[in-house]
Amino acid sequence: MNVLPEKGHWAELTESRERLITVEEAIDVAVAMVQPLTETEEVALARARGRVLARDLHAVNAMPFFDNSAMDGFALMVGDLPGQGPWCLPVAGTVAAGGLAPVLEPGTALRIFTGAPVPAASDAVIVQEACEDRGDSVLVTMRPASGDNIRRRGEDVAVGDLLAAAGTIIDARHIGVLAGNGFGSLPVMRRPRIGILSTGDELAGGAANIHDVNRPMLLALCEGAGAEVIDLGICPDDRARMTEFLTAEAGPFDMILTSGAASMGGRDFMRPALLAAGGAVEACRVALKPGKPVFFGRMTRTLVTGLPGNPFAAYVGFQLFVKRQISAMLGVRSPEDRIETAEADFGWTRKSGRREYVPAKEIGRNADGLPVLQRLGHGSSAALVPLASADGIIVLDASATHGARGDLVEWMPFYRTDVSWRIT
Ligand SMILES: Nc1nc2c(c(=O)[nH]1)N[C@H]1C(S)=C(S)[C@@H](COP(=O)(O)OP(=O)(O)OC[C@H]3O[C@@H](n4cnc5c(N)ncnc54)[C@H](O)[C@@H]3O)O[C@H]1N2
Ligand code: MOO
Repeated sequence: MNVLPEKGHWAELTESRERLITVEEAIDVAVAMVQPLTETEEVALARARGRVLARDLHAVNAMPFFDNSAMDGFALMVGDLPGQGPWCLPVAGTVAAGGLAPVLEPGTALRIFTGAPVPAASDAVIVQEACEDRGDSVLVTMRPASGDNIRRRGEDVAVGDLLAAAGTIIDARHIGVLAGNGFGSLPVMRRPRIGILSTGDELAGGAANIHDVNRPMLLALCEGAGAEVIDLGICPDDRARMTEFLTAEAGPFDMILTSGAASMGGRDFMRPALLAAGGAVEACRVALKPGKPVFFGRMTRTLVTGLPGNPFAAYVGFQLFVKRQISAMLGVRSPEDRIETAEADFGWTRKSGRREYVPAKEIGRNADGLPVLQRLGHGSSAALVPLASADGIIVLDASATHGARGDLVEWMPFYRTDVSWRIT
């Protein structure tokens, strides 16, 4: 972990010396700028998926709630089966799930169904396949062991046991456990409020128009990462309009996430507009491809994170920086990028200096069982189609200048929702 220099120093350093900061330095700055949220709210259990639990939740009920049968069969007392069997016991009644357990008289059995309460006196349930059901009586051919097929009250969870710790990202498993314990709602952290703004005259309607890619993509990415998203529309390439916008709109948001106008051109006004609006830029320009022009700023308590306009660059910037800023706001540990090893089915040469992210497809496995990867696209940060058809992303080290077919590369496979037990 880097020790951060004083506020504003990174921006000075990166602007004045034309130095690009490393991806790790950029992550450290981006995350260190975040003030974790403190407000909490209560949400219905059914709406809690993906939310961050605000405090430890302890069991208010023992689980199972009461001694119950794990099988359909007969509840009896093992002591009523002396010597060698078979034994014939009168069946004194039936107990089903949802019913109250009748008293079990010595020398008798009760027909019992799965989940039904086991009578206090019974110490075993014998599964019906191991008996001959004669209606008013049952012929037991095998002596069960004491405790067979009885799920005891509290054997899974005792009252007061921890069911889910503060900071847990609630998924379907927690919803199930908490529902089973009788919870109807949960205390969760408020979601970070993120306003998402695109920039560019080419998006706002005109002769040389393109469709806005980044805004819908970033809305989806931020929402998926646990934020409450607000669509702030499109701002034209006009420094005064951008300044006005930030001055007027930033207040209610935890973060304004912009894309475009982040670079060095005569119309890249996002950083100057932020400064003119009274904000600060704490770091910018990262040794990253795509995504170099990203910047990290703030207007008082609102973070202003500026992603590049090229859509693949905006995507990478989100995954590396914004996702971690959202986690930090929610007080959860930043997700680690899980890097694996794979074999390249392609050769490459490139300029050193920036870590590069390259979409790739798995086309098979090598003799060691490692994925063999085909590179997709031709390295354009404007193209999203390669990413959308990729199985993951190759990470090329900033210092790497060339590689040959058969070389091992670092690889971040996407989670495949079609084949895996994704936790949602
Ligand atoms: N002289 C320099 N030029 C550029 C540099 C540089 O360092 N010096 N950096 C290049 C890099 S790297 C990138 S990445 C781009 C990013 O530039 P900006 O963030 O300033 O973005 P724009 O110039 O506004 O747009 C770039 C590109 O992306 C398209 N775009 C923008 N917003 C959207 C959107 N919402 N949906 C779809 N496409 C969008 C825009 O039309 C441009 O084609 O700068 C290089 N230049
Ligand atoms: O860094 Mo830019 O994002 O390559 O195109």
